[in-house]
Amino acid sequence: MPRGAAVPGAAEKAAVLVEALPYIRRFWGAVVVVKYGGNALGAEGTGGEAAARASFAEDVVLMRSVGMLPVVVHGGGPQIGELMARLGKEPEFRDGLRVTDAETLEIARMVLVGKVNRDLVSAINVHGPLAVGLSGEDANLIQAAARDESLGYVGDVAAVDPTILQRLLAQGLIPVVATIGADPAGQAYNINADTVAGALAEALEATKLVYLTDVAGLRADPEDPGSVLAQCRPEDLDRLVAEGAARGGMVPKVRACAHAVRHGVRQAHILDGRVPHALLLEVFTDAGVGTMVTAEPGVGASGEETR
Ligand SMILES: Nc1ncnc2c1ncn2[C@@H]1O[C@H](COP(=O)(O)OP(=O)(O)O)[C@@H](O)[C@H]1O
Ligand SMILES: CC(=O)N[C@@H](CCC(=O)OP(=O)(O)O)C(=O)O
Repeated sequence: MPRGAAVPGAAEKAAVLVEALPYIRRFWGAVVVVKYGGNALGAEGTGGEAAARASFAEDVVLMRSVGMLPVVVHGGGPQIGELMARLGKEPEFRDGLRVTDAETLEIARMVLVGKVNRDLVSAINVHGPLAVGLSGEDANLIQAAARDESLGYVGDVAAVDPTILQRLLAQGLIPVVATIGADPAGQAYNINADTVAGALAEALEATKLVYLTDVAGLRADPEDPGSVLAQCRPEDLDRLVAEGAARGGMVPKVRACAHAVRHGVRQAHILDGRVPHALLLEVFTDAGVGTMVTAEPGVGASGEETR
């Protein structure tokens, strides 16, 4: 379009930018941990993995460009499952966690660190030299401990040393974290990505923790798509887990949101990452999208209106 020509929908476009202004001001310098789930990454309807990654990368780069400090934590459960199937291995889950023998650990590490992490880093770096990929093993970021003997090499987060992330953020970079951790002896562990995102958000004293998954938000009734909760408190999340209304892969997200909000993270969110630019819609619009968890609905930890 030539300069000076009328811009179609100019008033609406200007209104979107004006609506974003208070959020840009409020979140200047704020750490935002974004967990990108493997289901959102490769889901049907996103136009394929590459298109989903490109849209996600634009959102993260825009957030960084307006002064936020995004930290990306990614999953890759379905992608690990695909390689296991190609290698003739049958995945087994207990309480949403993948039973991980030595061979499965090797597969998970290859897929998460060697494939999913690299693909996300490349998608972000189309926009400039911004993203740095690392795993929890780098610079002792995530110290792991075996969760339960019966699960094999499934780890719990024993401790987080956020120094490497703080250094990268201070340099204006976007860390992209794969969720393999190591114990003090150097043994690697496969850790649920939802749990890691929560632990990193707490260690970094993040302002926001955002889960991008494959449902519109947390449902009061898991079978009813119309029951998505717009806002809730940590106590509501405890109840939903106890009643069995949050199940399977939703449980570690819900637990991590409740724990993070109780430990200093101002807002946690569960959104549909298959919706293009869901992240921007949450961060920069008054209505937001998906489910928001705060200590007190409607009010952030410092007393300001949250939306
Ligand atoms: N109460 C609930 N509200 C919404 N989704 C739920 C709920 N309970 C269980 N789920 C399931 O959790 C899934 C998301 O978790 P998961 O498959 O682990 O995704 P991700 O790859 O993003 O971590 C949803 O697709 C849905 O089937
Ligand atoms: C122990 C355990 O279950 N680890 C997960 C790690 C990846 C992950 O969490 O990926 P999503 O976020 O895509 O589910 C797994 O092996 O699938």
